[in-house]
Amino acid sequence: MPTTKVTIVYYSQTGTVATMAARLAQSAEAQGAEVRLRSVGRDNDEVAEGEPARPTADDIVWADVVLLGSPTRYGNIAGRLKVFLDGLGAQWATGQLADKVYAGFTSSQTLHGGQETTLLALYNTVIHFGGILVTPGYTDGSKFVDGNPYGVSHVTGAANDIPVGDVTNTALDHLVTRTISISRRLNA
Ligand SMILES: Cc1cc2nc3c(=O)[nH]c(=O)nc-3n(C[C@H](O)[C@H](O)[C@H](O)COP(=O)(O)O)c2cc1C
Repeated sequence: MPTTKVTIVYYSQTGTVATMAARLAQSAEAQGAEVRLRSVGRDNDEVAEGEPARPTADDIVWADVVLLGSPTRYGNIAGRLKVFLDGLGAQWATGQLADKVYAGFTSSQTLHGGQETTLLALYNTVIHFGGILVTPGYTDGSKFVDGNPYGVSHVTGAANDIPVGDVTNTALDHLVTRTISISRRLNA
């Protein structure tokens, strides 16, 4: 069976979504996938030391599985991730973004501050791509613990300082397992 190719693209300002993205990458590699981890950057175009490279259109075209992450921004995705997605018009128009597995992950300060709406907003774009949206649903007992069937999410709290812990990591690992498994079945 060919190696599953996983691209993870995220925006993160204070590091939470970056931590989640790194866990996804580690988990996917542990499952034998080839991984491209990409950051759209914070507020400037300089890649900081230790930060993953900026994404290109080829990173999405190349992938079997695309995992997209953004903190909640007023219940929506961050502008810089949207700008990257908006730059994929040529690949969209030629069908190169279709027929891949997509899923999303997010972080917010408050529990009801827009995690579901952020993921649904993200998925509007996936639908236009003709992507195959693979949400976690409640397909594993752990989903009744983290409680988000739309994707994976983490709450950082009023001081924005609650670290990503076991519950979120388990949910991230499950998302990787599920998306890779579905992709392998699609490509069998
Ligand atoms: C402009 C802006 C808008 C935000 N909007 C929301 C929001 O609607 N709901 C919420 O709970 N948190 C909101 N937050 C907080 C972030 O989503 C939260 O701190 C997130 O965990 C940060 O992720 P990061 O560490 O990856 O940057 C907002 C933060 C900023 C700067």
